[in-house]
Amino acid sequence: MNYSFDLIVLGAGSGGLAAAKRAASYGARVAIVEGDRVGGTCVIRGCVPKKLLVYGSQYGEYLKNAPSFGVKLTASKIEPSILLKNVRNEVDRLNKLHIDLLEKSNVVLIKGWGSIAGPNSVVVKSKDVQDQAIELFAEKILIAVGGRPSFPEIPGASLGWTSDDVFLQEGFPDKVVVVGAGFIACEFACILNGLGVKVKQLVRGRNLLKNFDNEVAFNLQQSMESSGIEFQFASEVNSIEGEIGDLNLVVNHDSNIKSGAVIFATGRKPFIEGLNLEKVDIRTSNNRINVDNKNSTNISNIFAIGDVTDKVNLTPVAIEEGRVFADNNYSDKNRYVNYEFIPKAVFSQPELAYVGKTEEESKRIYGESNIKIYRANFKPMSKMLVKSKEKCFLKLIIEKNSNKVVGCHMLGEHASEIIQMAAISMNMGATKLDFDQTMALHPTISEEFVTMK
Ligand SMILES: Cc1cc2nc3c(=O)[nH]c(=O)nc-3n(C[C@H](O)[C@H](O)[C@H](O)COP(=O)(O)OP(=O)(O)OC[C@H]3O[C@@H](n4cnc5c(N)ncnc54)[C@H](O)[C@@H]3O)c2cc1C
Ligand SMILES: NC(=O)c1ccc[n+]([C@@H]2O[C@H](COP(=O)([O-])OP(=O)(O)OC[C@H]3O[C@@H](n4cnc5c(N)ncnc54)[C@H](O)[C@@H]3O)[C@@H](O)[C@H]2O)c1
Repeated sequence: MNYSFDLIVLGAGSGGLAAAKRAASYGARVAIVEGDRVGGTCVIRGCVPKKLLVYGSQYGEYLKNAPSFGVKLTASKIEPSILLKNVRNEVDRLNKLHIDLLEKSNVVLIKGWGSIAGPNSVVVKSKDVQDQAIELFAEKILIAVGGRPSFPEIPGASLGWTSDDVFLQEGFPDKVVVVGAGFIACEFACILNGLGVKVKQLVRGRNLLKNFDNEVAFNLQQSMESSGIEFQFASEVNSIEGEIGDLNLVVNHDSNIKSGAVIFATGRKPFIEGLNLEKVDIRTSNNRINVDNKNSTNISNIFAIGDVTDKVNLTPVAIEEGRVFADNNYSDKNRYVNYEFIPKAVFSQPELAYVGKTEEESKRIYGESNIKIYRANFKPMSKMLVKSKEKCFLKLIIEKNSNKVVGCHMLGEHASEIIQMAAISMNMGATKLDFDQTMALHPTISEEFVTMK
């Protein structure tokens, strides 16, 4: 094998795969190094299996409500083990698909953990040849190694699961504590609740989803509570003892919670351990690799993209950073990533999604007297025939001088699909008048966005 390439990519996740295939499409000779499974966080233990679990966990609610719609059920039973197995089978299929796509794109896959050996070289502990290290050489190196879950250093922390572990289970205990208030905590609390697990969410602060619009996040909290999730705010776990199925959590040094399992959804950290960045003095801060607006590190031929740079840790952002890197370095294009109007969704039940600014940010940036806020709060039609306190909440934030929509928020079914469309219009500079002059589509939830007075 020839170990010389134009580009070595470290990490075959969302960003690395996109960059490698795009660079190879321009004729670059590309190697991609992966220590785990091709596909990375999103495909193997993130977005994809998570969303499949979300779909699966919604059936309990459908079954519960079915009689109100005239569906007579004689018996039904939720079997998480079957759902988990089917999800893992789908992940296996996608993993193989991504390996095939690399081959079709003429990208050489090297299996093993890579580390920097010099400005133009990477050493890989090969998985194919045991304990044998191979050295690869390239003009450019792209670091796309993603992140890993991080959890508090407390006695018994290893008894806790992270989101990675959830996908590997055969089933779940009757009671689970979810620690955290971010994306993963809210999504996994809803998934488990939907699968019939009694969920308690332990939150260190006083709100869910710190960087989201507070009012929208509070509406989500109320909907989650009404679906059976219990919240305990201002609470920190100090230690865990026992064994899975029978854990005892000491909380706030003065109380105990019994739980079958605990999931730490307490954030993620860039995964730079073992990369040997010191070898060429690649600059980092707070564990993240520092990059400029073209994703170059302080070493001019070494670049970094995706979660390892800890900018906006989302799959579409990592993919776009990868493609922009490849366009800039292997074609005559000169592009930048557009970080404005990145839509975000929490796949909770109901979904929460938004694009643009929160009310808190808008007040800070424009001043309270320079913004106008429109709201709609109602019970969705899909819940009219059933007993449910689930809410729909829509919110538009307008900057008065320009009349531009600067924030569009939604809590409710299909929020993520709707906000994706709102992101297009806001990226084009839509004003409140543009929204008002758009004909409504009835009866929908999103028609409220064009009829808000
Ligand atoms: C539970 C969960 C749910 C998520 N849901 C969503 C969602 O719904 N929507 C969304 O947009 N984002 C979601 N994300 C975030 C998204 O998965 C990440 O932002 C995205 O995967 C980052 O891509 P990346 O290329 O930077 O890194 P990754 O996808 O993490 O890929 C990095 C790869 O590098 C490999 N690697 C690491 N070190 C080395 C090394 N030294 N040598 C070789 N290989 C190495 C890793 O094994 C991994 O395969 C979710 C994340 C999690 C954890
Ligand atoms: N739907 C999506 O797009 C999606 C889904 C999952 C993850 N992600 C990405 O992955 C990233 C990581 O997700 P996440 O939910 O782990 O992180 P997060 O940063 O969204 O939330 C971490 C939470 O843990 C809390 N926390 C931190 N340390 C704690 C401690 N010691 N004790 C108690 N609570 C503690 C924080 O206050 C916060 O509420 C997200 O920021 C997001 O970029 C995206």
